[in-house]
Amino acid sequence: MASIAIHNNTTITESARPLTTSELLDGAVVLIEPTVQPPFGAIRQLFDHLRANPNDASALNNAYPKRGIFKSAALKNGLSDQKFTIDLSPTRDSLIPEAIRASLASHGLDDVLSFFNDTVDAHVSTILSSLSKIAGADLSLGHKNLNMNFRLCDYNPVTADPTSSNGCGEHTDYGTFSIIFQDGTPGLEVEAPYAPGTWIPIPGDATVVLAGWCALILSGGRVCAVRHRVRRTPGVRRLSVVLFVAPDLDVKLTPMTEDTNVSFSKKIMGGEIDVDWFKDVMGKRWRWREGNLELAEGEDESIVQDEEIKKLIFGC
Ligand SMILES: O=C(O)CCC(=O)C(=O)O
Ligand SMILES: [Fe+2]
Repeated sequence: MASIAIHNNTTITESARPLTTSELLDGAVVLIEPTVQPPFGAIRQLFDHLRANPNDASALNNAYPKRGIFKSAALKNGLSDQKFTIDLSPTRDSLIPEAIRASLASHGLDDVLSFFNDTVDAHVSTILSSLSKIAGADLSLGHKNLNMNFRLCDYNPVTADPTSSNGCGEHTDYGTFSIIFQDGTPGLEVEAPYAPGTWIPIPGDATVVLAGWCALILSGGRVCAVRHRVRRTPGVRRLSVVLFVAPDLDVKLTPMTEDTNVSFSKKIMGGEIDVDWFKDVMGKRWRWREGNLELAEGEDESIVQDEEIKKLIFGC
């Protein structure tokens, strides 16, 4: 695996020449060579099967009625992210009744679940220890229960708005880090940390590690949380897989280091926010962007997720 260098102590000085892509992305994105390739054939088959067999999709969603597993809001909502997702986790996986698991096994589910298990074994602790070096603190201490989510994404051309280029709106993941695997189709873009508003396309065959808000906080700002989005090319299907790793739910979101690189809000410095609460707050905006949640009356749709979170974390 390439060495990880997610840090934000680079200062890009003004220069006459335009910055190169690697300078713009310095410290934001790490490419890895995955030991196991995602089973994209099985993933495509699973999405196609669930779309063609609504009874199987309902049975799967009933295993986790709180939020569902197969999300297809984009079929009806042209303003939300134009994608379908299958959201799994060790907890959700354990809730799927044996009969449903058996009926979906040969439609791709088995291959998908074994890919996730292999990926966790191969990469999670290595990435955590690389991030710990940058953070100057042992992040594994807050990651004992492996709080993980596995997501399959289908940026399918057939949605409520087939012309939309919005595959996944700009956002920063909430957790410690995410590994994004892609099927070769471009679309993923990362915002240059030192040039806000500059979006850099990531090659479609790259596997990338991006850090999230929890890593930024726990590392006292030494690890940079990376904003990203997915642009859709109308008519082109894109599949991706994301493994999200977050701290344990009872971890207090406060810097683990004595000194910090950035100044945090009183709530963060006072250890008033735990991962469980933070995930809940972030998840709400997230599900709204993805079309899976209606906002209650009075909740302002215009506030973008990251702005709200920045206020909470940095206090301004
Ligand atoms: O599909 C991708 O490449 C990225 C998806 C993503 O960023 C997410 O689901 O949080
Ligand atoms: Fe993301």
